[in-house]
Amino acid sequence: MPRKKEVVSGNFVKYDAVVLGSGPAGEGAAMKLAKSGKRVAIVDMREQLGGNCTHVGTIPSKALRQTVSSIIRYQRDPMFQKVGEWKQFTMKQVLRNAHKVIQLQVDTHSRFYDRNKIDIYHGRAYVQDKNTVMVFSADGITETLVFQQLVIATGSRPYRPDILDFNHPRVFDSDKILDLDFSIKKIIIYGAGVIGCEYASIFIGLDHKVDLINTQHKLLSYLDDEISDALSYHLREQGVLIRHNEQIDFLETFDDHVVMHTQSGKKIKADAILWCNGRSGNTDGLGLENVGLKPNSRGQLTVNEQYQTEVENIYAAGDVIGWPSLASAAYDQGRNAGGNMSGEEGLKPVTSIPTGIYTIPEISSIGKTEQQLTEEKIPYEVGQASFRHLARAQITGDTVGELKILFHRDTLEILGVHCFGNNAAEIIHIGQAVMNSPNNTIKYFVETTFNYPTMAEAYRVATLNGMNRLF
Ligand SMILES: Cc1cc2nc3c(=O)[nH]c(=O)nc-3n(C[C@H](O)[C@H](O)[C@H](O)COP(=O)(O)OP(=O)(O)OC[C@H]3O[C@@H](n4cnc5c(N)ncnc54)[C@H](O)[C@@H]3O)c2cc1C
Ligand SMILES: NC(=O)c1ccc[n+]([C@@H]2O[C@H](COP(=O)([O-])OP(=O)(O)OC[C@H]3O[C@@H](n4cnc5c(N)ncnc54)[C@H](O)[C@@H]3O)[C@@H](O)[C@H]2O)c1
Repeated sequence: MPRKKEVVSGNFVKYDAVVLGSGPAGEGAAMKLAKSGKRVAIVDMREQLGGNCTHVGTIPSKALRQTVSSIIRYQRDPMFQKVGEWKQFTMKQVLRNAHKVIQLQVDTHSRFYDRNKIDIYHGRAYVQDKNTVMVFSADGITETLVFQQLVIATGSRPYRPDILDFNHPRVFDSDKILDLDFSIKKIIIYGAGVIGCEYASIFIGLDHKVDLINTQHKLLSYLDDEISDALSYHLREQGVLIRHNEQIDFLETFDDHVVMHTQSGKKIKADAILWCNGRSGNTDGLGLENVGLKPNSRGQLTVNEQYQTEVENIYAAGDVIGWPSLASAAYDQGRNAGGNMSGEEGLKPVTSIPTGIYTIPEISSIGKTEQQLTEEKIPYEVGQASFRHLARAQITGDTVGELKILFHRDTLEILGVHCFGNNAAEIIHIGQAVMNSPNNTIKYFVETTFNYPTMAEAYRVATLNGMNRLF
């Protein structure tokens, strides 16, 4: 519903704060600013709110992954196998569910703006000076917004190297793959970061052949070694061909296939290539030179601990500031920026962030890895619980997985929790809550009664396993 705007003179509208981008960072900032009594506007060049997170990033990829998981679950359950026949699903079919979820998310989030009386402008924002933004809408209308404070939360987009022609129908990035409308049997996924690994799980789950090309020596090397090894093992077991330490030399494109040549002299043929190697911050064309802000070579902005840029009244949050480039962190960064802009004191920047990787099996972790603790010479012990021994996992059939707790052998303080297997991203939060409490000790898991049967039982099993190692 359009709201009455305060037109100051001529054609411009005045706000306390303007937020550029309606992804999680922009939303977090806008809501916080509005709740603090400020008159706020949000600008997004998409026709719908929600940012890349809702339209091309987190939400569609997770909805896709959920559908693929359901297909796998259905396939492996002998009871259902008798009822229906296994049939191959195309990407287009599984995308239907994702589109439904996107719309539900857009509706939910649009209501938040409405309820908080935040004005919405759809169009490309251009920063004219440190108090003015122009908004160019798709239908040719230009609005001028005058503000006291600005939040840049314009997010990121897939990095597109010059050597690839992304206009070719068989060359995809993680945005374009959501429009795949023809059948493929084999795909090359180039880049084995989080996006590459998640899409490898999706395509192998849909019974495609997958070549996952990793430019590094192992998958997601920042993870605990055991978890990274488990991911490699399970992806390979499902049929993904992982090639480590490879770099693209060039790509040949044909009407019905592509051939990738690697710098090591290999030739890999597939029906399509999905490029998942890196993202760039959305700062080009934003007019930042008009206020003296210079993004780095990846289009990212530098901020201080208050999420303030070098220009006093301009803040930035989310993917546009780089690490960790997660929706989870982006929302909190935005909220934090909004709090600082409203004069709240004592806010701490967002630093303790769990990892949640929605591969099959799912991966999640918080705190330090075994490699880090060993390097830091911290005397830790390990407690492990394998999912296959848990009643709940046996009931659901999700027996692939493990929970590993790393704790200080003298103080029993939890130093890290690492998990792979179904619902790992939820399970981790139990460990995170205890780690963040003033009484951080693994004893919590043996002194507290949990529901049974649950996956939370893994914490008790892992703790007892670890305590038995102490002497
Ligand atoms: C495939 C994929 C899967 C992911 N999965 C996860 C996950 O499971 N968990 C997780 O935590 N994170 C995940 N992420 C990362 C997550 O999506 C991002 O961290 C998050 O979207 C960043 O939010 P943001 O608010 O910074 O910006 P974005 O969500 O990128 O939104 C920015 C908005 O700004 C708009 N904009 C840009 N320039 C302008 C301009 N000049 N004028 C007006 N509007 C503009 C854009 O159109 C966009 O709508 C995933 C990302 C991808 C690509
Ligand atoms: N489940 C999740 O949490 C989840 C899922 C998907 C994506 N994400 C987020 O999305 C981001 C992107 O993931 P990804 O897998 O594409 O890549 P990545 O960030 O892991 O990077 C892959 C490679 O590309 C390089 N690179 C990155 N940006 C570049 C640029 N602009 N130019 C040149 N090289 C560049 C990196 O150095 C790296 O070698 C990650 O930061 C991740 O946190 C998170």
